[in-house]
Amino acid sequence: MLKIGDSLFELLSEALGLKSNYLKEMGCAEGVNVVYNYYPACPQPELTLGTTQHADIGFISVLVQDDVGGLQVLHKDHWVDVPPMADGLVINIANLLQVMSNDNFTSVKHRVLVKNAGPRVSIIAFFGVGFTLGSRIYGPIEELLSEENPPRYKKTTIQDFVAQSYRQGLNGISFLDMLKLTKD
Ligand SMILES: O=C(O)CCC(=O)C(=O)O
Ligand SMILES: [Fe+2]
Repeated sequence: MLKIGDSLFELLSEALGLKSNYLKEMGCAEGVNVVYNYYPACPQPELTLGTTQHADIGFISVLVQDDVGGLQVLHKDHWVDVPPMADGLVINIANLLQVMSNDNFTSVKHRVLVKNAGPRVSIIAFFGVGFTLGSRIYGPIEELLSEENPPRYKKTTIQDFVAQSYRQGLNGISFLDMLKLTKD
């Protein structure tokens, strides 16, 4: 998983016009929190959700889902199915990378429906949540800023970012919005 992270952060650095090891040098690929989700089959799936809508907190999330399905992403105000793909990985941009990219990348809102079929299992590697970078300060990357592109967010530590984001819960005003310096 850490090797996949290395490659992804190289590609993401290049996509931002930065040298390929830029995000790795900022510690983005240094650690992962791996979470297993178990969704039992639901007799009345229309009455509930497996996971309510949210964007992930850290840099990126790498997700594997089994063939039951149910993951959806919000695209142009519509929920779009992310169909299970054998051996396929889903890569989600998370909120802190949106901050660092100064909105060049946008974190993806997603949710999980439950089904009659199941159980469903997913495995997610969260890069940037709950490891040793806690006190390091992150904000919009200096190289991406100019007079025409001023910083759109305040700086924060990962510790604060994660703690405040969890405090917010899955709904309500996100900590991302609280860090915003500019109004859209
Ligand atoms: O189970 C899934 O496919 C996604 C769960 C999720 O979004 C999360 O744990 O952050
Ligand atoms: Fe998520």
